[in-house]
Amino acid sequence: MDAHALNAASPPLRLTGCLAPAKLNLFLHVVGRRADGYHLLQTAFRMLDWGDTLDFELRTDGLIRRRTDLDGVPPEQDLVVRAARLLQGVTGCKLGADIAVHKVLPMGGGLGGGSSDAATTLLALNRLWNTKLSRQALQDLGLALGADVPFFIYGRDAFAEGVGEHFQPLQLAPARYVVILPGVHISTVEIFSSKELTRNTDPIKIADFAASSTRNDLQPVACNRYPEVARAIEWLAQFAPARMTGSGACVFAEVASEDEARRIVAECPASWKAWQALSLERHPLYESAT
Ligand SMILES: C[C@@](CO)(OP(=O)(O)O)[C@H](O)COP(=O)(O)OP(=O)(O)OC[C@H]1O[C@@H](n2ccc(N)nc2=O)[C@H](O)[C@@H]1O
Ligand SMILES: Nc1ncnc2c1ncn2[C@@H]1O[C@H](COP(=O)(O)OP(=O)(O)O)[C@@H](O)[C@H]1O
Repeated sequence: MDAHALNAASPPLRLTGCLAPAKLNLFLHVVGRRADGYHLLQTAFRMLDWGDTLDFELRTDGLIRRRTDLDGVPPEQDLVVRAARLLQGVTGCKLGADIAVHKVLPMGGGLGGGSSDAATTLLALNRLWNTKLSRQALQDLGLALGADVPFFIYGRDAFAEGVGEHFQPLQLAPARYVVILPGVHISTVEIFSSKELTRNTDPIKIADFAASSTRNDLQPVACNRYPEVARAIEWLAQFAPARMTGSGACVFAEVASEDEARRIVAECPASWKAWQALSLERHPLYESAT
């Protein structure tokens, strides 16, 4: 082993089993629209202990290679590959990586899976390549990949504004959730570009969050276009207050115990999928940026 490898402070050669956690939007208000068409939001992001896992292995030839296939997403379009190239580009880093993505989160589910994969890639490679970008610099980079990416780099529950890139920390009690995927996938663009979407909800203050009556402004649009989402909300609402996350299609409810979660998951109609997950206080790669 050379001196470099013996130095405990030097970056590792590989990082395996890195979690790309799911997120829930506990509420989502559309409060306006920017000149470029992007929507101004207020949302509470909650991170879950459930998600995809990624493995990273250092390459010295500068190549970025995706080692796993992802249905319908060629490597050049994969947010993971794009994130790695972006980090290489801005830092001038000459190192590369082999990346394996073990997909668990449904695509187009409103759980932020692709964005979370990208955020985990930026955090993991920042460590593996020793590029030392700050958390804020990584968040800014991530925003170019998708509106949800900065949140995962921020790495803890947040009250978010702007297009979802301005954060204030949210102190939330630990909670358990049931998440249901009705048998549909929803395109974020379709929901945001719909005529019937309301875009003028009055802004709320973070201090009023707990006491305010909140909603997901994207939910009526999704329910109208995809009645299965409405059916899933209605079904889940028998057990606990239920709501859609992000632009759908997943819906969720907070439940009181693991037993209750198990019972709901077991009773879920066969044409849908159901999972349970706990809230996650910090992103496992939080320390990869400062
Ligand atoms: C709605 C949210 C809520 O957290 O989550 P998802 O349901 O997608 O998980 C996000 O704002 C989505 O984030 P993300 O999925 O990364 O979206 P992006 O790739 O950045 O944007 C896809 C498209 O949605 C529209 N878009 C997205 C975000 C935003 N604030 N306003 C928009 O109008 C734009 O047309 C954009 O081209
Ligand atoms: N690594 C990736 N994982 C998932 N989706 C990806 C990935 N790379 C690119 N995408 C694209 O991003 C889209 C949105 O996926 P995702 O972020 O999982 O859903 P959502 O934005 O609804 O939470 C997918 O339909 C897919 O075309």
